[in-house]
Amino acid sequence: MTDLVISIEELRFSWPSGGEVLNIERFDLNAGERLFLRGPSGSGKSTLLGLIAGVLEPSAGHVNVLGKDMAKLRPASRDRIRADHLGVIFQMFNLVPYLSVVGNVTLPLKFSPARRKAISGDTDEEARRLLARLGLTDTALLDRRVSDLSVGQQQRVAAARAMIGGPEIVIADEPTSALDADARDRFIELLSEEAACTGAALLFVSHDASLARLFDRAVDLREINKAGAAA
Ligand SMILES: Nc1ncnc2c1ncn2[C@@H]1O[C@H](COP(=O)(O)OP(=O)(O)OP(=O)(O)O)[C@@H](O)[C@H]1O
Repeated sequence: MTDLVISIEELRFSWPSGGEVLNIERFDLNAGERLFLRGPSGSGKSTLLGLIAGVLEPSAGHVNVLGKDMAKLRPASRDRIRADHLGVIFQMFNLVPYLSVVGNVTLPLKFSPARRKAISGDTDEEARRLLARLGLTDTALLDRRVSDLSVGQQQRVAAARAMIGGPEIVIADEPTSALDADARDRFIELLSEEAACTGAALLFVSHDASLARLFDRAVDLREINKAGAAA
């Protein structure tokens, strides 16, 4: 058994239309670790996350998630790993505008019986509990459509959606850029605390080096990426 939830070896990736974006000899994420991955705009952070999530395929090398080489799996198995074991907070949140706050948070459970089973009680209750832990305490907001919420509130909804059902890996793609510094730090602290509670590893990606102090470990993508196209 390995303690690594993500293990990348000799990874190379080029977009069909351009030069090489990623050339990474090694990158690991340990179980339960809270890791900050820093890189300027255009350096390949979102591309790397796409490879980890199995929505992109490497040009060469291996991306192992929970010991499985994503490129060697059939698409249906990749989808299953993503649904059961990865919670993602997207840069633009990707919330479903016509669903309520609670409806958005419980959505992953519809695609993952394993995550549904991990919740012993009522799923709406669990969504409300998570939202409160992540700082969305105003219960009047919970039955509103997400499109009526502020950016900071939407971010909490996206985080609760990523964490519901306790996936082993939570990935956040620079979700804080729209917030002021205090709100951003507070959000990361809450996210970190919740990850520590569930035992999830947290991979947080941003261009903002000042956030590194909030994590167990920090990696600069430019230091591990040998691709010439890196910014
Ligand atoms: N679908 C695509 N097709 C072709 N090239 C792409 C595509 N998506 C991204 N790229 C290129 O790959 C490189 C890395 O982009 P990526 O979005 O991974 O960077 P990033 O570090 O996440 O940037 P940002 O912080 O601005 O989100 C850039 O040069 C970008 O232009």
